Amino acid sequence: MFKKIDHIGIAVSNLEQAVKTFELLGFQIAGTEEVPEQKVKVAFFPVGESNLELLMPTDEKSAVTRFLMNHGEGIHHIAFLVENLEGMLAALKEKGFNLIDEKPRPGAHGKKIAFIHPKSTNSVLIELCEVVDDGE
Ligand SMILES: C[C@H](C(=O)O)C(=O)SCCNC(=O)CCNC(=O)[C@H](O)C(C)(C)COP(=O)(O)OP(=O)(O)OC[C@H]1O[C@@H](n2cnc3c(N)ncnc32)[C@H](O)[C@@H]1OP(=O)(O)O
Ligand SMILES: [Co+2]
Repeated sequence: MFKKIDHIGIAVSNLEQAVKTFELLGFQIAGTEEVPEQKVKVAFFPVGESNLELLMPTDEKSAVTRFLMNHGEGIHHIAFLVENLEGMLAALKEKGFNLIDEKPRPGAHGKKIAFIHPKSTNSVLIELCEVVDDGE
C-alpha cells in the first residue's frame, strides 16, 4: 500500500524566487521540471527519503492558479508513493472516496500520479504516485 511520503507539494507564485529561499534555508535542489498535463513547473529538493516539491502554475487554467488565487502560497498536497496505483484507485473508489483521477496520469520524474478529492480526506489534497517500471 503506502511505501513512504514521496513529497510535500508547496504552491508558489514565483518558482525562481522560492527556489532561492529554500536554497538559502539550506536545501539542495535536485532539479526542475515542467509537467504539461498538470500545467505546472516543479522544483524538487530531496529531504531524506522524501522531497519538497515547489510547484508554480504555467497556465491560468492550472489547478494551482486557482489555489493561489483562493488561498495564496502554501502547502498544497501530500504525495504518497504506492505500488499498484491502478488497483488502489479501484479499491478506494469502491470504498466511496471521491477520486479526481480514476486512472493514473503522467507526473513528474516519469511517475504515474492520481489525486483524491480533498472533500473525501479532511480537506487535505492527497496525491498517490507510482514509479513506472521501465520494462513496462
Ligand atoms: C506534477 C506534480 C507531481 O507531483 O508529479 C503535481 O503534484 S501536479 C499538482 C497540481 N495538480 C493538481 O492539484 C490536480 C488535482 N487538483 C484538482 O483537480 C483541483 O485543484 C481540485 C479538484 C482539488 C480543486 O479544484 P476546484 O476547481 O474544485 O477548486 P475550488 O477552489 O473550487 O475548490 C473546491 C474545494 O476544494 C478545496 N481545495 C482546493 N484545492 C485544495 C487543496 N490543495 N487542498 C485542500 N483543499 C483544496 C477548496 O478549498 C474548496 O473547498 P470548499 O468548497 O470547502 O471551499
Ligand atoms: Co505532487
